[in-house]
Amino acid sequence: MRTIRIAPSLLSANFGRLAQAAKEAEEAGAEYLHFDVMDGRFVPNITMGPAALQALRPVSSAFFDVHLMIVEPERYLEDFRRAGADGITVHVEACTHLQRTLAHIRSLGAKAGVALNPATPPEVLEYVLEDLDLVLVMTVNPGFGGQEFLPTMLPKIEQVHQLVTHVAHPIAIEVDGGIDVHTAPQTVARGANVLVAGTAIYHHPEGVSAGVRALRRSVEGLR
Ligand SMILES: O=C(CO)[C@@H](O)[C@H](O)COP(=O)(O)O
Repeated sequence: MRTIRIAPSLLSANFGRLAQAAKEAEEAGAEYLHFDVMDGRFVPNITMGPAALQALRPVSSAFFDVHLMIVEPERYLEDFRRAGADGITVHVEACTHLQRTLAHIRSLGAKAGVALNPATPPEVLEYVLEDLDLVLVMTVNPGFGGQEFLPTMLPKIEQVHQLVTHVAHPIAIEVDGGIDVHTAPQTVARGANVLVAGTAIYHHPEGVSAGVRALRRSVEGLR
């Protein structure tokens, strides 16, 4: 039976009470906490840096899943690892030397991830599969929360699943963008096993806990 992990995206939380938002997600059973790091260059938005992780590390034992939407991500790997990152994901479109960057992440003792923008084909992963622990299939164009899920990404999730099943070590498939109780089951059916959700969790009308539970229930039969 596959394990499906939930990764609430703090981007949709109230930045004035991030610690509370992190605790609520963990208490609701979310295994991951997703940090969207944006630099105003790779994407048109600016969010948080290592200081946010450092502040939250003492209040959460969840897996800190850091999604770097920044140019030259290799310059900041140590900083994020030191601040408490358990996994660091870089965009293939932002890396000149992708294999070197992934090896660097692992050398720091963190899990190494690669994110693919919607227009990027999965074939770019072919020669770095041995260096990877996670593939993040963006199901919206990165930059903002609250966007609509792109159904054209469903066949890509399936393609990534086919690529990673032949690798000897486990590689997680994470999906991010417009993930809710309707879209999550479609992605899990194609092989996704880590669900990033901002709006569906932090803007759930009945609260964070209800948001996490609803998402988990939506994929239960599919494990
Ligand atoms: O990386 C990103 C956006 O670039 C995501 O993590 C979003 O923050 C997810 O938000 P929702 O689409 O779930 O509202």
